[in-house]
Amino acid sequence: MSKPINYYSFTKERWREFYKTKSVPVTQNGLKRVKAFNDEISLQDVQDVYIPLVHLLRLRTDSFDQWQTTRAQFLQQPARKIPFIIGISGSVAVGKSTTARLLELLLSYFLKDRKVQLITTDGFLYPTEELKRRGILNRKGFPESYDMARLIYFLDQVKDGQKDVKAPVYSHDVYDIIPNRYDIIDRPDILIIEGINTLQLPSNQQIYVSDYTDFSIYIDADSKLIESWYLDRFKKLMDTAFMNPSNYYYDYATGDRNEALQMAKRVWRDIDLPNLNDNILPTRSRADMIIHKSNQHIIDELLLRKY
Ligand SMILES: Nc1ncnc2c1ncn2[C@@H]1O[C@H](COP(=O)(O)OP(=O)(O)OP(=O)(O)O)[C@@H](O)[C@H]1O
Ligand SMILES: CC(C)(CO)[C@@H](O)C(=O)NCCC(=O)O
Repeated sequence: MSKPINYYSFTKERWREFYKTKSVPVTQNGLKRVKAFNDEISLQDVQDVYIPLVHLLRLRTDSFDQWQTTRAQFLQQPARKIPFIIGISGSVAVGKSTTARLLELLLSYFLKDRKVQLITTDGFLYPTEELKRRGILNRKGFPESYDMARLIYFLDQVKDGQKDVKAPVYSHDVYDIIPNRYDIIDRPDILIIEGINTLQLPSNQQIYVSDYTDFSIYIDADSKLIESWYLDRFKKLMDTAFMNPSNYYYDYATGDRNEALQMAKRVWRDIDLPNLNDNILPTRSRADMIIHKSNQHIIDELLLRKY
């Protein structure tokens, strides 16, 4: 990757020296829960990369909490809990939700006294009907396809410490928002928010998602490799989730396989790749940390923002 300035760059070998543990304290069984569909997370990467990262995050949350207390004292206000928000960004199919679930598991495991919750920005996509009304059905995932004002209002309520904050839910099965279904975020200590737009600066907003995140991670990989992960996932889903008659892709799954694969390639070429190049990759240099992956999702480089 072309090196963004302003970052420390570490090989995995160097990074793992910062926090060494003798064994992986999470069982294979435990990991199964966090794997996205048919995923093969490298246990070695968990040990070498994610466990040190979780310990760095522990230090960050401690100093964040201290600062909240100090500020409340200065302002002569009662101390109150303010959730620490971790944003995870990157291309479609780069592994954001897998990383987010792994971090959720490891943070809950190592920071036992902290309540960790996870949300995806998919729920803040406009429903299909609204995308059609705006003439942007083929722009799903592009900045204009999200109700960013609603997402920011949601984050504001979470930061404000409100109880039972509702987040709308998107279903990949029906390829649309599910009406009247919500995820409930209830005063977590740590909220992980995962989505392609967590680092974006939409031109019509004055406040950005990143104003609410306290640590941001960009998952990076070569776009050719991400395309292969996108297609691999599509092939696996063709044999499983897409076989459900209510699935959006059911007709493809039961029809000509080659035609379905050609369609998936077109979606990547015409929607997800241009979105990566035009709207997602340009936000990479705003992340606090960049995790770079190579073949088989194995991490080969870590960049940590200096200032
Ligand atoms: N660390 C990993 N090790 C092995 N496979 C992985 C890893 N992370 C992701 N994958 C695989 O790559 C594919 C994409 O991952 P995932 O669904 O997490 O991506 P995503 O960025 O959340 O995608 P989307 O934006 O479409 O929701 C999946 O098939 C997943 O199993
Ligand atoms: C929901 C998003 C936008 C992001 O997760 C993505 O998975 C998506 O549906 N993109 C649209 C094109 C496609 O189906 O890949």
